[in-house]
Amino acid sequence: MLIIFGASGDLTARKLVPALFNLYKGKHLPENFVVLGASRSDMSDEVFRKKVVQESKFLKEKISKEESSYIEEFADKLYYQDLGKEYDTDYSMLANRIAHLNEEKGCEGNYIFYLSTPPSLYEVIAKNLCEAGLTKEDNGWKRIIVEKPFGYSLETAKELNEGLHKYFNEQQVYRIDHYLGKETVQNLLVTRFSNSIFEPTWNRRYIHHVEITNAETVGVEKRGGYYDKSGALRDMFQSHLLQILSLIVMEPPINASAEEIRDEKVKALKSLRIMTDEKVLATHTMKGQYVASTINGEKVKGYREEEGVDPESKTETFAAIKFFVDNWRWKDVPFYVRTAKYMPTKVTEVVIHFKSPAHEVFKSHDAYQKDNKLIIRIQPDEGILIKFGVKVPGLGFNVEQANLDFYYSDLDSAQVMDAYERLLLDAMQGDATLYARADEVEAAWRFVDPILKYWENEDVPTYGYAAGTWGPRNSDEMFEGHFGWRNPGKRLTDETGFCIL
Ligand SMILES: NC(=O)C1=CN([C@@H]2O[C@H](COP(=O)(O)OP(=O)(O)OC[C@H]3O[C@@H](n4cnc5c(N)ncnc54)[C@H](OP(=O)(O)O)[C@@H]3O)[C@@H](O)[C@H]2O)C=CC1
Ligand SMILES: O=C1O[C@H](COP(=O)(O)O)[C@@H](O)[C@H](O)[C@H]1O
Repeated sequence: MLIIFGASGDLTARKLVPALFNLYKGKHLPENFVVLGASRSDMSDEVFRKKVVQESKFLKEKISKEESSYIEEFADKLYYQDLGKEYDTDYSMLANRIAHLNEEKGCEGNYIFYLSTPPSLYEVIAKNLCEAGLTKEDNGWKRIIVEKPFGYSLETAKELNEGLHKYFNEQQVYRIDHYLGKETVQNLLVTRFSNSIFEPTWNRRYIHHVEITNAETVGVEKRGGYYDKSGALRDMFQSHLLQILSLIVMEPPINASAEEIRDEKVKALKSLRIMTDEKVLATHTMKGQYVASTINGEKVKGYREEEGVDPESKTETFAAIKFFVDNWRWKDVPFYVRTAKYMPTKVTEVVIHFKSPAHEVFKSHDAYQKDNKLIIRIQPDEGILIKFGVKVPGLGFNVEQANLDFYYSDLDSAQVMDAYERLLLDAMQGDATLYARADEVEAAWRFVDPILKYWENEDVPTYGYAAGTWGPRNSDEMFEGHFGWRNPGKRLTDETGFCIL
């Protein structure tokens, strides 16, 4: 049984219910599977079913008759229990409802508690579940999934871990990071560790620098209140981007088990050089905020005009960090990571920039373009692109870049599972590989904390950038040499299928 706390909220309707529906449609759920929503709102099972089905994407798209009957069947598996006025209440009513549903449906006592509430409630809910006897594993396994943000700083993340560990052991805690559920993020591990052509060059001898970009084409939308207290560094960098980074940086695990993979990720995160020197922080970090502009003829509000945002806010909607990894493999290789709202294109990608050949025999027209790049495109157009030099046809030996590209969409059987689908299924199967462990989250905060502290300083500039552009104009300045951020265009495909990026 999956018990969702905060079931009246946005995430349940927009992400969790559609993911469960797809798992149901794909026959991944057991026959007697039950979802029990729980929150303070007063709703009957029927009202809850209608609400989530309406708010989820099922009814917004054209649906076939067959699909419509699936939806009805699926909706019958959804139930709702209101908790009364507060989450800090006696959960015996909830326990009775669970027992009743178990009996009625012939379920075993395997429960996942999904906490989709504000994080301030996580410990309270865990405590009440324990007091109601719902965490005992005598009649089946019990797992708890917690949403991000996991903490607000290293200190609060530690407190949260300690709080949860009073009622659940670490093997029962699943900290969700939906980027780990993305197919191409998982493919990072496979690309690195199942191909012998990449590993020999995956180090300081051949790699010049690594760049990670996460760009969104939207602003903070309806989440201004939350975002203004968080900012891009907490919202995206500490979690999703450092998770991606750990997969790039980590050493090969001895096997593919959750613990071995996560041990290596923790080691990778612990090897990030923590920035404490103000001079380093000033040149290696940059924060920006979008200002009003016009995109495709439409006026777009600046961040400070967004609902829920302080009109004098200095919260960053653009964050760019340069840093180093202190270990044998990566010594002196700069890593550049940026994330931002309201950029020209939605794209998340990792770019491995290889060094120039030791001795240049052939000339290239464009110095910046000439070096090999491996681009791991996480979204959209998931795939792997290799840029390599070829001879310009004709006289002489001039070099230009060509693409060797693989796109998931080109696979006949390409069925990319949504991140929440994959992660929910993994939690049901007890596979925590794609969930963040307590020490991973703490190691990520340990790196981010000094940057956040430095950014609280009034003297640190927040650079404005027009919504719809690639961020503050001076953001290339943190790069060494003639490099700068790679600002990819859309995938342009001509009739022959040739791609120009
Ligand atoms: N929405 C999204 O896209 C994403 C959300 N998340 C995380 O998922 C979790 C849920 O997000 P989302 O569904 O958007 O959040 P909502 O604000 O929609 O809240 C979820 C539910 O929690 C209960 N709740 C809200 N505020 C309070 C409060 N102050 N005290 C007690 N209960 C409250 C409400 O239920 P009721 O009043 O009925 O009890 C509400 O329906 C959060 O931790 C969020 O950070 C993470 C990534 C993306
Ligand atoms: O966790 C979050 O992620 C989304 C971006 O997710 P994506 O899967 O669409 O790339 C981001 O918009 C949001 O601010 C953040 O909280």
